[in-house]
Amino acid sequence: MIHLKNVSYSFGRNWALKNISFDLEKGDFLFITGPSGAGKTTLLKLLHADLFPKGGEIKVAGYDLKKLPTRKHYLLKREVSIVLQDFKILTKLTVFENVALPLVVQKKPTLQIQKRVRAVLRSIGLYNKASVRCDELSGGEQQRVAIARAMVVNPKILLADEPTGNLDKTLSLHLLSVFNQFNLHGTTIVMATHNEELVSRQDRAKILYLQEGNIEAKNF
Ligand SMILES: Nc1ncnc2c1ncn2[C@@H]1O[C@H](COP(=O)(O)OP(=O)(O)OP(=O)(O)O)[C@@H](O)[C@H]1O
Repeated sequence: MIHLKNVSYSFGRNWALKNISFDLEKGDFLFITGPSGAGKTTLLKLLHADLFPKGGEIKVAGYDLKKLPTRKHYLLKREVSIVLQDFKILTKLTVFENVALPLVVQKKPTLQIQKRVRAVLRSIGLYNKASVRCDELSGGEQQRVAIARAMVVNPKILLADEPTGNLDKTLSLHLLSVFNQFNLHGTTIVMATHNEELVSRQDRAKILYLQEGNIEAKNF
């Protein structure tokens, strides 16, 4: 599902990632941990073809990202959803409208959209906020809207950058259980986090520990 071999990335002279290699299978759950500036976000952006490696091999969801032309990136992005720290939701729209957006863009039938959006909102605990405008939500609720919008297309892979950053302990654990449900239905999850408690609670997760752009440790 994900294959990286000797992947490196630099911002100018600053090597954010150096010779990163690992493989993930369908249905894996990976935590990327490590201190601030270790390269976690950069790695997620490479997996979503938002950045391009300076060296190495990178294959995601069956696509060789070094060979995939920009005009075909939409094919990858249909299969791989990303939620970054600045979760860009449209604050003037309602929760329902935000989450429905990717399906509207894909021109799915209205009834199918309504069914799928309601199911995702229910699973993430936002069902009763469906008609609320997003600028009336808390930061944690807005973050969950972004995650619901990423999941509504039923992606093969979900990439999430510090998704519990704005959530209290109870909501963080709830979100982890939501991710687990998606994962048990086959979505491969790659989650960057500083939250050591979440990492330690997840027995079956793979863990990649980054430091200064290197893999310092991994358990797989
Ligand atoms: N747009 C950018 N321009 C220049 N350097 C950058 C840029 N984005 C990141 N970097 C640098 O790349 C390195 C890795 O950054 P990255 O954001 O991937 O780390 P991170 O592990 O996600 O950090 P955090 O936990 O704080 O989010 C850091 O040294 C950072 O300063």
